[in-house]
Amino acid sequence: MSDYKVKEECGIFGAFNDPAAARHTYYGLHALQHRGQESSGIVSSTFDEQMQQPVMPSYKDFGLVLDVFDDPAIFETQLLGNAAIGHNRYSTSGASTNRSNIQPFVVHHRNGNLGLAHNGNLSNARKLRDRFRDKGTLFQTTSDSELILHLTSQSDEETHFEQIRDALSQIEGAYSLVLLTDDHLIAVRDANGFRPLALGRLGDPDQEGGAAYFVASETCAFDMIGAEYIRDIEPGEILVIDREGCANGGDFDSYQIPSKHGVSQCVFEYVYFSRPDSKIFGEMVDKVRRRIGEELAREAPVPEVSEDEKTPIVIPVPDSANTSTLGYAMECQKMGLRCRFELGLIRNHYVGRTFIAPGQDRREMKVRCKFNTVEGLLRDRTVIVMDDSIVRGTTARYLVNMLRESGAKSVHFRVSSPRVISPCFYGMDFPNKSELLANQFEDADEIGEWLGVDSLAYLSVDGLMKAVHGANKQDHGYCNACFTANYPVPVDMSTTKEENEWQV
Ligand SMILES: O=P(O)(O)OC[C@H]1O[C@H](OP(=O)(O)OP(=O)(O)O)[C@H](O)[C@@H]1O
Ligand SMILES: NC(=O)CC[C@H](N)C(=O)O
Ligand code: SF4
Ligand SMILES: [Mg+2]
Repeated sequence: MSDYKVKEECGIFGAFNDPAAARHTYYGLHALQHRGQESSGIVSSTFDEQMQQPVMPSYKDFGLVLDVFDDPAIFETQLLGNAAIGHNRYSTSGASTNRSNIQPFVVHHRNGNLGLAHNGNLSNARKLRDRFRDKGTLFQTTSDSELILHLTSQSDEETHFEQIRDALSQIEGAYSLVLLTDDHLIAVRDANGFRPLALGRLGDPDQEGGAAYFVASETCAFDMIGAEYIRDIEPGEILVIDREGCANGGDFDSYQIPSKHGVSQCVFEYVYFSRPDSKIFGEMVDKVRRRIGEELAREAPVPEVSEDEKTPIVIPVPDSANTSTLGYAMECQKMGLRCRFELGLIRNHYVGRTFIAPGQDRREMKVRCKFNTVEGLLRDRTVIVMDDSIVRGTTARYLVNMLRESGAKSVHFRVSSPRVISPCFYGMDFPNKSELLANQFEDADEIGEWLGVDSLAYLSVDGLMKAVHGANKQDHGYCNACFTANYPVPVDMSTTKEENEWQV
């Protein structure tokens, strides 16, 4: 059994009409670090006086944002200009170890320079790639995102913008994009709106030349640089940010990609991926996540214990379950049930991704390095431990064992999402169907037995959707295919992340 689990996706950021474009992009990427930790990069747009032409310098590497951009000179001598885009990657198409897949991509073609950063996954990538390969196209990467560049450069349309639009009309699946041309920052969300993308502003829109404008996967990136959130890029919207629009108080051209399958925003963003301090799909993640916890409390409350027993404690698996567990515990209390929210598991924030534990079982050691128990709290208690999701069960199984070793009287597991039964093909990196814990057992009782818990309860699909719609009043649809196997856009289940890697 490998230690492969669900990973986040990608974080994208764009800055325009901003003298500190690359530096702000760096800060924005830092705030979006949770969305991608394999590699990071920034491309800026500037005019090269010596060459007398616009250029797009880029800087990217494997690793975390703080490590990739560890030299301030990068911003003073290389990433110059008033516009920039950035990307944190978690791979879904093309190997994570293949350097050529690190985004943003930048190319030069007949209409100038073009930079691209993509969050999502194209569901017709294989078909498009086969078509290009048969025409003799030379691929520079093994990623799906590169196809958008080929579609643009080979388009029969005349203007750069029309070529991009033509390319967008041919791709399917999930894509939130920031595209940088020599004169524009273009923000795009696919018509289903799978991935979030928001527009922000810094400075006075009435000042000469207008304010600086930003685009980010999550609004926590705006907070980091003191920018204000204006609105979401709408599902299917192509927003063209240019100097004229900046000077006119943010009056930008906006176009619509025709919708074939309706709107299906990723519900897992609310369950796990996005930060609680972000607003996505028009609502604060904190609010939605609390509501999800409350719904679970109504479906599967804390067990009642006898009067003479110590108060049961409700503890989150930190940090991603903190918010939903708060909602759960408070709702249980409201229902008159005796329980208290506690921090019974403490997380070490300095666990490196490549932790080496010689002579120990690697997976167990990884969980032990990440979490420890607060023994005094747990001894002789009824413990309700809550996580946002169970994917392979690795985390849950080891944590249950640790809680028992710390003297918990009984351990009850609560999961603030339904059973994960099917992989994601829209920009999240999931294990195979057969590797998902829920597919290895008949029902929750059997899973509970394997985990070694006294009781186990997942939130129902209906409960999840009720909580999300209750907290976010906007009338948008959601994707929940990883819990239901109902895919809103047809997918090819046989595709694999590394199918295009070169054999050497
Ligand atoms: O059943 P599993 O395969 O163990 O996967 C489920 C776990 O994975 C995620 O956490 P993860 O450790 O990836 O990251 P986090 O620290 O951001 O919660 C999720 O929050 C669960 O805790
Ligand atoms: N997780 C993502 O959004 C990944 C983007 C793109 N499909 C890649 O693999 O690079
Ligand atoms: S399959 Fe799951 S993770 Fe993927 S877009 Fe749908 S809800 Fe989100
Ligand atoms: Mg977790």
